[in-house]
Amino acid sequence: MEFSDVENDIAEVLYTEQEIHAKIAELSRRIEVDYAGEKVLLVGVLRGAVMVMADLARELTIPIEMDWMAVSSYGSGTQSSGVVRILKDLDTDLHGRHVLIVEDIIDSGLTLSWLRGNLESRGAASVEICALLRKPEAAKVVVDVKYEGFQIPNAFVVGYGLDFAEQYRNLRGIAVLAPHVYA
Ligand SMILES: O=P(O)(O)OC[C@H]1O[C@H](OP(=O)(O)OP(=O)(O)O)[C@H](O)[C@@H]1O
Ligand code: HPA
Ligand SMILES: [Mg+2]
Repeated sequence: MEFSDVENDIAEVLYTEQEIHAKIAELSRRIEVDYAGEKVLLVGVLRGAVMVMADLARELTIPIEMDWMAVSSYGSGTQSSGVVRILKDLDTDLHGRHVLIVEDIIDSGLTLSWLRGNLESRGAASVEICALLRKPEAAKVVVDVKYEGFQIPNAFVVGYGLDFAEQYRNLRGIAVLAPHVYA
């Protein structure tokens, strides 16, 4: 795919790389205060959260561990199927651990509400959520997010880890996908 094709596929840039990094720095300062004296386990949700995880982990100045889960509820479409599947489980025992789930986006909320319940049932000392984006108008279930980056309109977005049919994850900013791409 040529770069010019990517530009045509984008309706509007919502956040630039600089704006994203400033927000991640802001969230990191809060996380450092809240987890002072603890070793937090960051649980990244593959694949969308890869960029947020990489930047958040490097921005934090407290000791952290990282682990990853792969779950999927979207397949190749733009609507959540509502059925969450574990594609890859954690390697870490969660007993007594302070877990911070790191996500790119909360859309319907179905993925995270399921995931939080799943991780809590493994005996974690605490489970909190850090999500860069949230679409309040798209919520099908309420998810309590302690560290939230930006609230965005109910439009399909790509970039900074977010894909449409596995494309656009490597865009540095976050953009609204032009409807002609998926219509
Ligand atoms: O709030 P929800 O409606 O559940 O949607 C949010 C989830 O959907 C996307 O992941 P997806 O399942 O598409 O997999 P991916 O991370 O590999 O892109 C996104 O990365 C979140 O994990
Ligand atoms: O708006 C979105 N873009 C990409 N992936 C997503 N997964 C849930 N919502 C979205
Ligand atoms: Mg995801």
